[in-house]
Amino acid sequence: MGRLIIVSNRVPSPRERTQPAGGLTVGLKDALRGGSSLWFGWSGNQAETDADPQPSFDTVEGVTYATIDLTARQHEGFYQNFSNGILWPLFHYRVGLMNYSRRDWQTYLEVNALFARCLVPLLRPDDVIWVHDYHLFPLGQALRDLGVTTRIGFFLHIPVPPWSLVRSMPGAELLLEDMQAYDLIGVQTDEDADNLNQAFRLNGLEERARAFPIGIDPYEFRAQAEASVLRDEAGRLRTSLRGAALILGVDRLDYSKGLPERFRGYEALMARYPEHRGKVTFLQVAPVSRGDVEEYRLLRRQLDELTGRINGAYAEFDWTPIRYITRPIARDILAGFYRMADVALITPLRDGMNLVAKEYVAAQNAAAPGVLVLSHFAGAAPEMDEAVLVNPYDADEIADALHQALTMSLDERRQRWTKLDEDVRRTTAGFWARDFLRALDEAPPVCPV
Ligand SMILES: O=P(O)(O)OC[C@H]1O[C@H](O[C@H]2O[C@H](CO)[C@@H](O)[C@H](O)[C@H]2O)[C@H](O)[C@@H](O)[C@@H]1O
Ligand SMILES: O=c1ccn([C@@H]2O[C@H](COP(=O)(O)OP(=O)(O)O)[C@@H](O)[C@H]2O)c(=O)[nH]1
Repeated sequence: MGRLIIVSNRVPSPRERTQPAGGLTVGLKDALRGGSSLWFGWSGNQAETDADPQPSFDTVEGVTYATIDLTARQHEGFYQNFSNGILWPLFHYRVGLMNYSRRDWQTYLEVNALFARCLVPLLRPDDVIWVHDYHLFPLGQALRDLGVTTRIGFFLHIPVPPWSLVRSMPGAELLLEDMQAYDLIGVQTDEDADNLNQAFRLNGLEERARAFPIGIDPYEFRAQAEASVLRDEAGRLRTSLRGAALILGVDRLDYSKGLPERFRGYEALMARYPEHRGKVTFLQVAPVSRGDVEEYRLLRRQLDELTGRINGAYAEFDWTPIRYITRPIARDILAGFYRMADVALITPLRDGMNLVAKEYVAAQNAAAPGVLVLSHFAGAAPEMDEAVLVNPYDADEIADALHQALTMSLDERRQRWTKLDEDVRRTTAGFWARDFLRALDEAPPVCPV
């Protein structure tokens, strides 16, 4: 049995406790536990010259992490501009935010070719390669161009809109053609698979997409949550609440997460259900993400302003309606906060999956679980219909859902949570990885031996 080679732009630093927040590394790390594998990607560091970088290696618990540096120019064109300024908004249905430039497209292709050149010398003939996410659409083809004939799978962590929208990006059909180098393409939901297969069909290409919804390691997360509620941080949060119910939001500070709309929903709760004033606290953890991209800086300013406005309007001298934190909190501490929260408020406008929704369920106390309020447009929603599902664009609907959650009987909370928890425990990260890799093994190979 060959090794599993994971390739993604973002690679977690294997030894640090507080990672840059993000579900891709969390899901994959949970999935990789116990196997022997190589994880290849960007180091997060800057290279000084354009010469091909030498990978750095670190092996922890059977996983070897091999990372390369990128120059400031490569990082800007490939990651900031093309991946996060063009592909990210487009695939989150926000074509108006797409900021296309041919130069960035060239840098994107250049860095994909660089990844391929640096990876090939590390490969063995029986390895299975699994490429992740939109930063690396053309990598499979770049590897094939260098003679790689082994199986290569691809998983897209973000949503896929209909072709009529994707095609607004110049060169979209070239990306689709490159994706034919993959033996199998995984996406998060059936809707994503339908949209991608439709795009292939309309371009005369083979349909290769199937849904494999990503999960977490719920057993480990529950154990962390149980341990974490006994820690100092959870104690401090509990004391500071002084008996108020806790509504919790946890998201990277990203316009796809629907944060301004969520804040307005909470504002509508304050306005329309005054009985909750002084009796609830909304804690939003929103670590700054992709801060070099203009759209993200604008969002941060907007949220600063909204928080100020809502707190200004409703705060009392001894109570603050919203607590808003833009620093990351370590995941094992967050686990305890999830367990303490009466309501998780997760309202993305579009999201590939949203692992926070699954983590919240896994962290609950079975005797008195909290309520998950979840957007219809999270990839997690089709699997989680026992959540209170909302349209994130409607502030009044969010307010009604929050009121429903805050006043829900213990019986109903238990009923809803039991079903949600069964699903989270069934569709784990390990299950997701095994399921995808089995399907990859069975898929008709692009390069038959
Ligand atoms: O690497 P960054 O630019 O800092 O961004 C963090 C990650 O964000 C995205 O995560 C996605 O994957 C999650 C797991 O499948 C999914 O739950 C979530 O809905 C997605 O948005 C991005 O796709 C990753 O590549 C980034 O590393
Ligand atoms: O301060 C934070 C905020 C988030 N997260 C973690 O980052 C991941 C976010 O994943 P999700 O799929 O919800 O969204 P993404 O950021 O990948 O779009 C989850 O595991 C969170 O627990 C974290 O560890 N610290």
